[in-house]
Amino acid sequence: MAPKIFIDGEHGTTGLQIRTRMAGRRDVELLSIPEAERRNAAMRQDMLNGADIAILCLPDDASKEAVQMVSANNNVRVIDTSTAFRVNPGWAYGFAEMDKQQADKIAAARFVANPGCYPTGAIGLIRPLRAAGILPDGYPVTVNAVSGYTGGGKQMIAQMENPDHPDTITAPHFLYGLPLTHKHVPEMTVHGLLDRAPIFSPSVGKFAQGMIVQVPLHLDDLAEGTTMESIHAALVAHYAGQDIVSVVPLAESKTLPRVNAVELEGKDTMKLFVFGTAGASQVNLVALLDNLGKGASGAAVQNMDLMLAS
Ligand SMILES: NC(=O)C1=CN([C@@H]2O[C@H](COP(=O)(O)OP(=O)(O)OC[C@H]3O[C@@H](n4cnc5c(N)ncnc54)[C@H](OP(=O)(O)O)[C@@H]3O)[C@@H](O)[C@H]2O)C=CC1
Ligand SMILES: CC(=O)N[C@@H](CCC(=O)OP(=O)(O)O)C(=O)O
Repeated sequence: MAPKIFIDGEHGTTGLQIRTRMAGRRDVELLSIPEAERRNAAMRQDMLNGADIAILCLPDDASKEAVQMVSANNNVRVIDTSTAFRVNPGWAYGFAEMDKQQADKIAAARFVANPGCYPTGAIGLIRPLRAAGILPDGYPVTVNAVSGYTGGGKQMIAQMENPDHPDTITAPHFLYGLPLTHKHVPEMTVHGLLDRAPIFSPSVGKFAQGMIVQVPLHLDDLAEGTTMESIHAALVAHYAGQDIVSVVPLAESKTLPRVNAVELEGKDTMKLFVFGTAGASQVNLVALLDNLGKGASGAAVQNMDLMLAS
């Protein structure tokens, strides 16, 4: 019998994209709630408890409530796409490429916390350098990023696309998270293996899907002898042997006049770049992804497949 999958929040932005990715699959059976009943707690409870894997695509509070609904039922495994459990030690963090053991941890877990979109880029750049001893304790890391507006879910999509929305947003590009307390900072710190919280400055552009995450670094403040080439080599070594996160060759990055935020729209991969000038004292590390691909729905389906294979 095919394993049963229930996407709680299937009519929202992340849930819909997971459904699209699962369309046509015969190896799983999708349990579904009509859109009009999406907040019907009794129906959700039934569906959640009838699933082999429940994928939660809900706001944090609703995710916590859903986990409560299945907590006594060991037959149900959970992938949560919200921020609620990402630094909870009882949950496996769903970034399979972040180190060599992570895919196995996800495969064996009952509870998997899907990473945030910005943290996927930031951790993807930072963690290998911490693990290799290149980025020292105390380094003042900054993370600057731009996301497509679907990152803000149904509400922001309406604000960006509907000029008659009462809180319509007309800016083509805006900064937010200005108090520097964004909910992704704890996750970047813990899974980035940082001893000091990064300064995180997110922004949104007038495009639906896509994301650039930047981590600029001063080479003089890294481990002695670190160069642009040695940082690149550490990233290449870290991501060897898999095909989702790729490190763009230095020879190719050198020729690029710009990075296009929407280049990976609709894809579930992530590209990492090391920019700078050979022999100079600064580098800019850049991650390029789709906020709804490797940043959310694509990663959730990847994690589901790892769990189903175990
Ligand atoms: N969008 C993105 O790029 C990313 C999103 N995420 C996370 O994924 C989760 C879902 O986000 P997203 O898809 O963007 O959000 P959306 O607002 O687009 O969708 C959320 C869905 O959940 C439903 N919902 C809300 N509250 C409840 C409830 N109490 N019971 C049942 N259903 C409920 C909503 O219904 P209704 O229409 O009635 O509000 C809606 O269908 C969030 O935790 C978000 O932080 C993570 C990574 C990236
Ligand atoms: C553009 C935008 O608003 N983005 C969202 C993050 C999207 C995401 O990654 O969701 P999680 O918080 O569940 O990780 C934000 O900054 O809150």
